[in-house]
Amino acid sequence: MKIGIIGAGGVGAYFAAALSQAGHDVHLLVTPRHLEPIRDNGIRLTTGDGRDERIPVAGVNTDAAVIGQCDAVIIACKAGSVAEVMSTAFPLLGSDTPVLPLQNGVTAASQITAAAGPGHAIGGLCMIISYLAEPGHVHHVGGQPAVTLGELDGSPSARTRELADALTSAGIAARISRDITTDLWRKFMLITAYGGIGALCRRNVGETRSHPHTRALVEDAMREVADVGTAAGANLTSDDVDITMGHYDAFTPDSTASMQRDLIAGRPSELEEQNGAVVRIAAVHGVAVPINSTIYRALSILDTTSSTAGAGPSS
Ligand SMILES: NC(=O)C1=CN([C@@H]2O[C@H](COP(=O)(O)OP(=O)(O)OC[C@H]3O[C@@H](n4cnc5c(N)ncnc54)[C@H](OP(=O)(O)O)[C@@H]3O)[C@@H](O)[C@H]2O)C=CC1
Ligand SMILES: CC(C)(CO)C(=O)C(=O)O
Repeated sequence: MKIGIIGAGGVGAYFAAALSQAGHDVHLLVTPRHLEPIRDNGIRLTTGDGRDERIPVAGVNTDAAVIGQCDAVIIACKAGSVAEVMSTAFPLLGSDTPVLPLQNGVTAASQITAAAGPGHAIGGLCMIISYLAEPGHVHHVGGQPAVTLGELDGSPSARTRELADALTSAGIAARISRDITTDLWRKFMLITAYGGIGALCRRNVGETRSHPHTRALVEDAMREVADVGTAAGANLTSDDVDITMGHYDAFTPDSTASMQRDLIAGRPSELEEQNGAVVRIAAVHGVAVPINSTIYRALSILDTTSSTAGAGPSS
């Protein structure tokens, strides 16, 4: 498949390397700082289990017009950049090209549709722990990378099947969902709750789940997000909080969420698209989310992406 990947960070560079290694015709659309390293040396992939290899990709460019139409496009920027990225992506799209977002959060597909019109956005999420060591060098920390994807209306389609087969051929566990919107909300419950509380306490999963108060806070925050998701149309049941707490319990104890790591390191984070989005969507549906609102407002001071970061107390 000719696959366009936008963004060569922790996720994009990993997926580009894995899909290229499986023989796919992968073209990266990147910001300028990634161009030379990838064009000259391919992608260097190091893994937690000791692999260290350089994998060439078919193409890397800063101009989508040079890449041209693709059979599928994967969006691998941060959630806050999806709208901007899509405004440059049109040359990658044929009339039926699926666009698969892998962002955390629940807003990427609607932003793709707003930019590209109907018929392109499918729903998607990924499970992976990877980060960019430097442009062109991605580190996959461990675990089996996995993607869940599906048409937004739940219908089976040849294009999601082809994309899932391509991902599978690259060693990525791909699952086609008949209700991707609900799956997105399930992951959203998990990351906003443990990432938000973990960032507030500056503690990893092993610590927040072992302390009765922080464990209860994570569970209550999750329940708020489930209520918002249900109000927004996701098909969540009362079991979903228990199941999601099970995922929280299954993480290795030293795990942290990516938003939490970004906030603590002073990097731009996805706070706006995670707990911030919970607060905004809750307001639309009239759902009370006091814990998420507290997480969002308290962490805003650390968020270098936010216009209110570091604003200090008003007089
Ligand atoms: N990394 C992980 O382990 C996981 C990440 N996710 C989600 O995946 C998404 C991506 O995360 P991650 O890869 O870690 O983030 P990174 O910040 O590592 O990568 C995002 C990349 O997008 C690039 N980018 C931004 N704007 C553009 C543009 N206009 N054109 C081309 N490239 C652009 C950035 O360029 P530049 O380098 O110049 O800023 C950056 O390299 C996030 O939503 C995250 O929550 C989900 C599961 C796990
Ligand atoms: C839950 C996890 C680690 C899964 O990939 C993630 O998405 C994140 O930390 O943001």
